[in-house]
Formats: sequence, structure tokens, C-alpha cells
Amino acid sequence: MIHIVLRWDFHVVVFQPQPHFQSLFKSGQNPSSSSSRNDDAISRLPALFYVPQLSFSSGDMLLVHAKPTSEWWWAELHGVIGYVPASVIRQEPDEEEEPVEDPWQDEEYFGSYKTLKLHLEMLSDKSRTEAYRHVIFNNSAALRGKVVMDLGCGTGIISLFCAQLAQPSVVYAVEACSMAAYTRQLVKQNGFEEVVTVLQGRAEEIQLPEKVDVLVSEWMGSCLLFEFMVESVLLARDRWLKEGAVTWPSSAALTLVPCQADGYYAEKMAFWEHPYGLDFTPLQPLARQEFFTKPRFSHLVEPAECLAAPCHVIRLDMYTLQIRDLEVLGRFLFCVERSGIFHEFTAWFTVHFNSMEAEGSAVELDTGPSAEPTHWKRTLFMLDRPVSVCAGDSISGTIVLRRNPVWRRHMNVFLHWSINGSTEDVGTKTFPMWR
Ligand SMILES: NC(=[NH2+])NCCC[C@H]1O[C@@H](n2cnc3c(N)ncnc32)[C@H](O)[C@@H]1O
Repeated sequence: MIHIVLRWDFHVVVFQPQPHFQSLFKSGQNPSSSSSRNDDAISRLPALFYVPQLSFSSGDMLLVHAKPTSEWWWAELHGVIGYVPASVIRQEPDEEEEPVEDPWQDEEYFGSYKTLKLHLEMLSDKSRTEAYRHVIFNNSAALRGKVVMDLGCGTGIISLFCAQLAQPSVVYAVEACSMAAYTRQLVKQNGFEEVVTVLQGRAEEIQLPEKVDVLVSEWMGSCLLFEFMVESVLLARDRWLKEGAVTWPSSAALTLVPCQADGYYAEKMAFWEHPYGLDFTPLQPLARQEFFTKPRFSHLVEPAECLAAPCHVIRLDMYTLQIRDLEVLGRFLFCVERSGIFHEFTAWFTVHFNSMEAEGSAVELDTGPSAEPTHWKRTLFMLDRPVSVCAGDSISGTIVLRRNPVWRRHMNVFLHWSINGSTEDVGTKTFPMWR
């Protein structure tokens, strides 16, 4: 959609990702631009992790990508993307208006959950599902009489656990897609209509009759953040969670480890060296591009393939995490414990569920190689060229998960590493997930 900027000249000075969002709005020519209006508008600005410097003048043409709130729209001017106050722009009638694709791709995203395929995969994942049942069971006494919200309930398994194992006063099972109609049937089929209320709609938009004591959700995507369903959880937390209430998971950590991946490397790269006694190595650059550019989600690294002790590179506290923090930076320093070939980095996540009782025990869901495999498996980031490393070498560097500024469920993973701190033996690679 094309819009013309009217009235005010806005010069939005925005800092790089900061612990809190700062902006300076210079009042424009319009005398009515009162600072209190600006402050009020700022206070309702969607929590941002990064808003590029964006200045525009009356008459500019903005391309609006999305309208996340009535006051702030996500727009583009001369290739720079950022939030603009909706109050200063006007839609220009445009006969050949192109429908702008929804950056959340909600239709495709929620459409994928309308069928049973993904729900069967998730329910068949015993580690995942038993972990949530364990949490509800461990806290059954504390849940008595409580108000629970199950965000993205899917088939309602977590809500049904709450009704089956505890006595909450009510569970609001929120599900955006049409699966909600079947979830209502499952609640009735299992005799929990008095406790579980299924609400169909996006968590960002539904209205609950009351605030909640517990916000529970299974929001984790590949490499922890992919799909960015976590943003919905943060918005619901800020809107519906009572003071001092509980969010499950309570915290999350992304773990990384350098690994050897002989099998995968042989299958995708070494294969071209002499298939049937012929030299196909000219195809190796194509193979690198085709097989090693994007992360591999379905990887099951074995502990014996880890070249060093895994380390948590990113930690998220679900009580304090802000949407603007979802561009996450992690550093790592690995000490190589066994000589071998450094083919790739493997990533996985762990989430923790704190107990509602002071002395209660926490529950952990670990998707790493030392735990039972889960449907998330692990994420493999293949180097373009393997590196021989020896015990005692160091592999240091950074990982940045940068959210795609346009396709909001996607991100890029930047990895930069150096062997023994050298400035020559370094590597850097960006992995799109997925756009
Ligand atoms: N762990 C994940 N990666 N996905 C598992 C949960 C996905 C379920 O949550 C639903 N869902 C996702 N986001 C939302 C939302 N904002 N509001 C309501 N339901 C949602 C979605 O339709 C699906 O049924």
C-alpha cells in the first residue's frame, strides 16, 4: 500500500539495540504536535528490538508492509524499514494496489496447524509432551483454584492435563486456527467442559474475562526462536499475566557446540570426489550451495561427535524478555577436547519450568544430544570448508540471531569464529532461516 506523508516532518532518531527503546521526536512544523502526544504515542509503540533511523518529510511516499497496531505501522522509505506513526500518513487511493503479503504469513503459518500432521508430530514427541505433563503434575496443588491461559493450545493437550491432574478454576485454551473447533470436542469428550474454555483467535487479539495466574505455552521453534511465536507469548504476558504470576517455560537457553559430521559431509560433499570411479568434483561448489547454505533442522548429533563441551550462548528470562531483545547476540569460547575435523556447529535449546511452590522442583526440557531425541532434533550449521583441529585448540566467536526485518517469523543466524584467536584462521557465515 502506498501512503503519502502529510503534515509533520519527523526525524526519528533511534539507537542501536538498547536495553530500552529511546527515541527523540522533534516536533514537526505542525504546531499541534504536542510533546505529550508524542510521549503518549511512544509509550504505546510496539516494543521494538531495532528501529532503523527513519526520517521522512511531507509528501514522501511510504510503502506500508504491516499495521501491527492502529498507531504504529511498519513501513519502508528508500529501502529503510521501520515503524512510523500512523497519525501522520494517509492512504493514497491506488487503482493498481498490490495486496502486500502479511509479513507474519499468518495464513500459511496457521494453515499448517489446521491439519493433524504437525499436532501428531508434537503429541508423538514424548519428551516434549511428558515434560508439560510433569510440570502440571508437580504443581497440581498450587494450581488449585487458579486461572490458566494455554497460548497456542493446538489440540489442547496442556489444558487437558491441567483439568485432568489439577483443579484450576478455569483454563483459557487459546488457538488461532480452526483446530479450535476440534479442541472443543476433545474437551467435551473428556468431560472437562466445566474447566476448559476454548477460545478461537490470535492471542494478541482475543479478550479474556480476567487476568491469569499462569501463562503456559509450547512456543519453541527450531533453534529456539524460529516462527517467533515467542513474541505472541510476550505480548500475552504483558497483557494478561497478573503481577508475580507464573509463565511456563520460565526460561530458555540456546546451546552451541562445534562438531564433526563425517557422515553428512561424506553424503553431501565427499560423494562427488569419485562416484563410480569418475571425478565429479566440479559439482562440489553446487553441492556446497545447495546443501550447506541453510541450516539442517533434522540433525541428530551424537555426543561422540562433539569436539568440545557444549555451552549456553543465549539465555532468555521469560519474565523480563522484551520483543526488542529478540535480536539476540551470544558469544562462545570452546576448548577442543578431542582432535578431529570441525565440520559444523550444532545448536539446540533447553527450557526450564520453575515450580509455583518455593521449595518445589523445576522441570527441564532438554533437546540436546544427552537427552532423548525430540521432534525439534537439533540444528546443524555446516561450515563451507571443514577445519582440522587438535585437542587444546580454541574455537571462539559470536552467534547472532537476527530477526528478518520483513518476514517476521524468520531470522538469519550469523556465525563468526576464529581458531586459536588467529586473524587468518577465521570463518564467518550467514544462515537464512528460511527467507
Ligand atoms: N512450538 C511451536 N513452534 N508450535 C506449537 C504450538 C503451535 C500452535 O499454536 C497456535 N498458535 C501459534 N501462535 C498463536 C497465536 N498468536 N495465537 C493463537 N494461537 C497461536 C498454532 O495455531 C498451533 O496450533
